[in-house]
Amino acid sequence: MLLTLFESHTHFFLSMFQKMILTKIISNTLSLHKKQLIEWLPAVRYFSSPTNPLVNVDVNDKSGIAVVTMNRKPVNGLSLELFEAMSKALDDLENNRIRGAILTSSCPTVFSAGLDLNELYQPDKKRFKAFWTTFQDVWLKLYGSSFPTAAAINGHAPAGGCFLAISCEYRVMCPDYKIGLNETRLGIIAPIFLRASMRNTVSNREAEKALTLGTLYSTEDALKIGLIDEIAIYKVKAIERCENFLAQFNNVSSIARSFTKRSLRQKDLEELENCREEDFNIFWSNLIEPSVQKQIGDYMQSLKKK
Ligand SMILES: CCCCCC/C=C\CC(=O)SCCNC(=O)CCNC(=O)[C@H](O)C(C)(C)COP(=O)(O)OP(=O)(O)OC[C@H]1O[C@@H](n2cnc3c(N)ncnc32)[C@H](O)[C@@H]1OP(=O)(O)O
Repeated sequence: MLLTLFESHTHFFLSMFQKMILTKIISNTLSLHKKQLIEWLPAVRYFSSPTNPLVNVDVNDKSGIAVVTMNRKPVNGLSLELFEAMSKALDDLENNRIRGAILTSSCPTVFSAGLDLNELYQPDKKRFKAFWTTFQDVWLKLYGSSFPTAAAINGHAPAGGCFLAISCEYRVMCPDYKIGLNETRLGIIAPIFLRASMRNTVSNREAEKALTLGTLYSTEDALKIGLIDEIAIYKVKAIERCENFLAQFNNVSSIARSFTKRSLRQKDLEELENCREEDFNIFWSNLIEPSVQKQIGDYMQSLKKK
């Protein structure tokens, strides 16, 4: 017991001491502001996240990798509450400087069915505004995270489900599922940030085809166009492959990696930052069009009749 206490305290103070020295050396060398620099220092402390029934965060103390599991049955429909839980989890991960995060689902055959259609059908403006703003927040935090990210896609990932996966840096998917951005098939226009993530994943030509046709790809076809990076036979293997991807960064300077990622994604992030209100207004006016509402209502009925 005493030995354990001694070890944990020694580790804590050593980490603090190492971090102070490191901060001093690098800030002197790069003339960076100390607070700015702390953001880029390698992670030294990990946490266990408080339990949230909608999003479970499990951090491996040894590897420093967090597995973030969406848990909203039956299909991880992205509701305001699920987005809020994800937004909070992403803040916690950022503040605790984990080494990487893997996004996955607790539903056996669905990664996420995309936006909860109940949020889109006959919406209340005030709630929809909160919903849309949190949706934007989640994208800004996930796409712009300082830590590396991967998605273990253990089931179908249509629309918003695909959006979550392509906001990550790497994707491993299980066979015999569907993934894609099928918004146009529902009569809705994919928002600016969703288009940006797609262009960042597949070629511009494939993105244009995929978005305008609203194609849902099989796992095998998704691999062919580069929408996913690997296929893994089942969820545990998919998580393992994601861990392997993230482990590659153990040999890369975390400062260099984060800055490089940020600089490559900066333009897309700023594009949304600069037009968040306008983005909301565009989607609100599209959404409340009677023809769009009818299409969404009919679509919900067709899902229920299955
Ligand atoms: C204009 C503003 C908006 C622009 C924003 C653009 C960005 C994103 C748009 C979206 O994400 S819209 C959502 C699009 N999602 C889909 O098209 C997927 C629909 N669902 C499916 O295709 C299937 O459910 C599935 C994911 C392939 C799973 O199939 P499975 O057979 O396993 O399950 P089901 O029986 O179909 O469903 C179970 C249960 O869940 C309900 N449900 C399914 N998807 C949704 C959803 N997205 N939102 C709410 N509810 C959903 C489905 O109706 C079933 O309900 P019950 O019959 O059990 O009551």
